[in-house]
Amino acid sequence: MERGAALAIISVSKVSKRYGNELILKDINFSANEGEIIGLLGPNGAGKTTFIRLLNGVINHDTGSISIFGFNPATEGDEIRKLSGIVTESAGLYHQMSGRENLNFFAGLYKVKDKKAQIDKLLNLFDLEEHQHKLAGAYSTGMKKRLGLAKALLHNPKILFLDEPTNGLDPEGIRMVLSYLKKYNQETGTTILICSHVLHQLETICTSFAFLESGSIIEHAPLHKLEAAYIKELTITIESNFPIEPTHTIKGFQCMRRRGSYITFKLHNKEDIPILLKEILKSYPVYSVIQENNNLESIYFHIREGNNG
Ligand SMILES: Nc1ncnc2c1ncn2[C@@H]1O[C@H](COP(=O)(O)OP(=O)(O)OP(=O)(O)O)[C@@H](O)[C@H]1O
Repeated sequence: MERGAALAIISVSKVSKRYGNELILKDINFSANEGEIIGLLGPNGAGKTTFIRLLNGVINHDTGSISIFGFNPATEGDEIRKLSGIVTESAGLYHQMSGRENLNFFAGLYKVKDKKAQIDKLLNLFDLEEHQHKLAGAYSTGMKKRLGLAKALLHNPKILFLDEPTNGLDPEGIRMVLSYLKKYNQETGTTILICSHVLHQLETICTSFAFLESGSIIEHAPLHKLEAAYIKELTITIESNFPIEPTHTIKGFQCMRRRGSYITFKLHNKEDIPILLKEILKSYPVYSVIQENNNLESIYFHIREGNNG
């Protein structure tokens, strides 16, 4: 966990939280720098939502310290909420108001300048113009999610806390929301902490990943560092008519599996890939190459296995 403290805008030190007798978060250390998009990963019940609620000052921690832009969420939650946006499962919308009325109401609460222009922009961005006068209670899950995001962005927050922001969205909705979040982050430098179970969605937008397991953060690093630390062998599948059968080798690389023209090899590291390809390409074309075990999901399971013994 070598993460710089100099620009940290979220700084969490030895934080614990109990519900009754149950210790939900244990001695959490965590930091986030300005402009980062951090994926917070962990199985059901690991404590992700609890962690986000602590950071946002919705509930208080029992021990340790938390600083968000220098504010303590336990005592200065209002200051933090002025600077942050949060999207949770429920999104906190008023179902008896229309989409537009919801945004109008919260924009008033957050004292948003130039309310109308901001609301128009967000309704347009999240493709809700057509539905703006319908009651939010009659929105589909995906529309509620998008309205919740628009609400969270009304006051141009410096930090966004997102708990499963793509739940209930269709593939197009997921792509739209993730690409908008990335764009918003690049344009504004907003720090984003995002919980999700759908690891492949996070892979493309996060700058680092924190793994929460049974109330502890067991790893936090950028993807390339996680790859270097946890992926000790590469599995690649090549599409080619190259004649080789399982257990046979080429240049010392063993063929593990062959399914039609898809041939799978185990390699030691990335540098082996061009060596293998060069050898095959001497006599046969290669139509595709897929590296199978370097994705976030594989890394996630390596980390969990390591932690569970
Ligand atoms: N208000 C509460 N009172 C008592 N226990 C709670 C409360 N909120 C959460 N918990 C417990 O805290 C633990 C962590 O819950 P939390 O919702 O933070 O996990 P999570 O990682 O977000 O899970 P999921 O992925 O299922 O949303 C669970 O055991 C849960 O039952």
